[in-house]
Amino acid sequence: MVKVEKGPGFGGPKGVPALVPSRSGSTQNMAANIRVVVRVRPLNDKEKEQNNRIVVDVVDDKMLVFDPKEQMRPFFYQGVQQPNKNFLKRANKELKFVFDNVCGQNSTNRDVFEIATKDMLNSLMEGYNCSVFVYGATGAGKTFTMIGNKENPGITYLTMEHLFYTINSFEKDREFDIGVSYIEVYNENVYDLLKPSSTPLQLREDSKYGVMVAGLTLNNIKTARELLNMLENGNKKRTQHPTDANAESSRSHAVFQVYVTMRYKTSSQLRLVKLSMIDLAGSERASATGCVGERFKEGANINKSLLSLGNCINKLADGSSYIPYRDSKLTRLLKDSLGGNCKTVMIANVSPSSTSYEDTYNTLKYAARANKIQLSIKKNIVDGQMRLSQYVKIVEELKKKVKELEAKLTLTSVKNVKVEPGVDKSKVQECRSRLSSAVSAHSSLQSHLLSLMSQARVLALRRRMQSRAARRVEGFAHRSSNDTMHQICTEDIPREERAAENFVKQSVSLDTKIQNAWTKWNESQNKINAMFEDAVTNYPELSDFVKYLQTEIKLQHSNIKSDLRYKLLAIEAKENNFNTKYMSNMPHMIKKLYLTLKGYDKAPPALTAEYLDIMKKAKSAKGISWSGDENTDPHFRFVSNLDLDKPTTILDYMEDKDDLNSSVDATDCEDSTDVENVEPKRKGTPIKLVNNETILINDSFDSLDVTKNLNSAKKIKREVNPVIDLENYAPLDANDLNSTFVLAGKQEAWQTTAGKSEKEEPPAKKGLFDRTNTIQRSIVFNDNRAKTAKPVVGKALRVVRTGFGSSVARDGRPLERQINIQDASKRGVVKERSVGFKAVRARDRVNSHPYTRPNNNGRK
Ligand SMILES: Nc1ncnc2c1ncn2[C@@H]1O[C@H](COP(=O)(O)OP(=O)(O)OP(=O)(O)O)[C@@H](O)[C@H]1O
Repeated sequence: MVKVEKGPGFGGPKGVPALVPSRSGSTQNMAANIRVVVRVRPLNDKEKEQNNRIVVDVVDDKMLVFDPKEQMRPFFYQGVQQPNKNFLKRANKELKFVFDNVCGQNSTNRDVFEIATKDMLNSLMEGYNCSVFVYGATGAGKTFTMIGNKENPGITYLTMEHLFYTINSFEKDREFDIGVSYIEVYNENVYDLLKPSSTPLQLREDSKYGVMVAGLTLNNIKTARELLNMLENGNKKRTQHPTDANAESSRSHAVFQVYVTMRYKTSSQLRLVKLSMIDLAGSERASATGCVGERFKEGANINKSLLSLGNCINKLADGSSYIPYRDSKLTRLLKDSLGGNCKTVMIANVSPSSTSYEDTYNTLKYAARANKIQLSIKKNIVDGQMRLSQYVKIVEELKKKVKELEAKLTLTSVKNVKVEPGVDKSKVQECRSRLSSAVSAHSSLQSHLLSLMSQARVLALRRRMQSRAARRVEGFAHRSSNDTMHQICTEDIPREERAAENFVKQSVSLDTKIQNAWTKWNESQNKINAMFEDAVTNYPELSDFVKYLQTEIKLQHSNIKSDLRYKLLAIEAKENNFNTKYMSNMPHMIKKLYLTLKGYDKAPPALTAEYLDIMKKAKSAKGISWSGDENTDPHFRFVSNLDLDKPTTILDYMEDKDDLNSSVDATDCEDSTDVENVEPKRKGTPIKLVNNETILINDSFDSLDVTKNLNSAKKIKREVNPVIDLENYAPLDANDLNSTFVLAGKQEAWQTTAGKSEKEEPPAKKGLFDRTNTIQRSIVFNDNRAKTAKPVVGKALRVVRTGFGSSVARDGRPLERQINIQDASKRGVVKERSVGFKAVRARDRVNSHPYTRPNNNGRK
């Protein structure tokens, strides 16, 4: 804070110690104020000639005395020294001013730069806006301080030179872009000094960047030299006229601004900072400058703007809530620097000569007021393209790091194990290091296993999304004469089948890897558990360390689990976004269709009921669950859980009734009576058996009891014998009538082997085919003989209902639609029997359906 106080003088210039300008920055407690530096210029030739009194006494680098007491020549009367009293002389003010820095008459521009602006550049690099303005009476040395001359460059040049130097040192991790502008405010108009024009520019206020000058040219510069030339050219265009007080008096306020854009190479963080350097026109008394006419008008305008500046400074210093920035162009321009988000330095220039007594006094008072202004400043850091997901990622990573550090802390606390007296310390240490290396090996096994499991789960979720997408199209499918519709209805079928098969292939291959990794992990886990037990039994002092290692293993598990959840959530979120968009249009469309039908009186009561039902469901669907109940989405809970007890259960997860068995109404609109042509489930639906074998659904199936079927499958698998023994298979019950057995395994495809002896060759099969490495075959039963019929060979088996459509004919009788009938009366021999005509009719109808898949399962 500046203190203005009266006190005893210092006995004139002679008693003042030589001034050494301070190279330190501001004092710490003033950091938030406007920093004020006072510079006292040397006497000019005219002042020297006039032998004027010096009214500014610089005490040290922080204090000056204005109008100090003069040393009187001793006065003797009758040989006795009389008290110094000059009754004619005005009493000296003897005002002590303390500022952040005071630069005496011998200080150079470089000294001022070191004191006032050098440190500022550090703040600029940290993201703060900065500004410097020079204030003072005309001829006090403002332009000299700011611009200087070729021999003695001013602080603008020196600051820019240092800015380029600073930028060079930061260029390893940041990219910089520098633009400069140079304007003047003359007679309350703003002009561009770098691109002169007679039309004044307008000031605009931007909430982000503060006060801006509309239409201003920003010039890119690369070196301080370029700047010097630019300033020189700009200054030539600046309005200057000689006055009595200054032969080259600047009659305008000049504002030089540097816009620095810093982009961090490692992150997308962006910093936009502005450095403003303002050379104010001199405050003046008309009598001192001797101005009349145009010069007088200029002076009046200068004074008007400086008066507004003074008002703003006073209000800011008093902590007033309303600051009259809009009173003049100058205060509008300086709004940021005075009261905004900016680090500001004010350099007050004064002349030491008594001819400028009033001006100097006013300037010092001004400066003292400005020093009282408290600023609140913040860094200008802009979020450059940083997305929410990036933040989430960063937070997750940080959380992970914190956990790891916590674990490390635990480790350091258990590092120095206290050993009981009598226990061999080296043995304890040996056991400890054995445990450490075993756990580290186990961790890498666990990490490998968990990463494979994660891959399988991500794959499963993606597949789930894929099949959902396919079913969205299925929902629209119908027989249509419109080519585009027909194409959309049919083109996706082989694609979806291929996707399903690819998924199974990838899952099976991943499952094999998981199984292998799990076996190794399990062995290692057992070994480690045993080691832990031994260690705790033999060396109880290691129990803390064992606990720590156990926690570390769990921590690794939970870290990988959290990574997986993050990935899965991202996939789900994408799908949800799509669904929201997709679903939002649906009600309008349904309404339009319903109302159209109703308009033509073609909406049957059943349709109205269905429409009502959909409306009710839409009304009650809240979509948000507040309970946090994990049961709300068991699928997601399953897929995001890396349960080491069930490492390979992805295909079971895909065996999801909601997803795969939901009824699909592909009722043909053009023939709505053809209700039998209900689209069955996809081929290639994977079924994972408990023994880790996989079968694909060979054909469509409906809703037979899955558990029972799998049980039969297991039973048959268990009893499968390399030497085919049909009698050993469990008999099929009545539910298996009209059903297809699907057998799958990695055996070579058998061909019909008619004419060969049954001992040499496996039994002949028809309907046998090889597809994506998995042999599938169908053996179909259609009459009571099925009860005794047995599948011949296979690694896995599942009972599924055969074929397309309903098993009930229009007349209500069961359809016989089988082609191959296995006769198990003879061991290992399969006979074929033709099927009834109804079956053929049914199949023909299905084949002509636009939604029918190609019949590639080998049946005729
Ligand atoms: N520190 C200094 N050392 C040497 N000469 C100086 C110093 N300060 C100012 N001068 C000289 O004093 C004269 C007036 O200075 P300057 O033009 O900078 O004043 P000003 O405050 O900008 O005036 P105005 O407001 O009228 O433009 C110039 O000739 C300048 O060279």
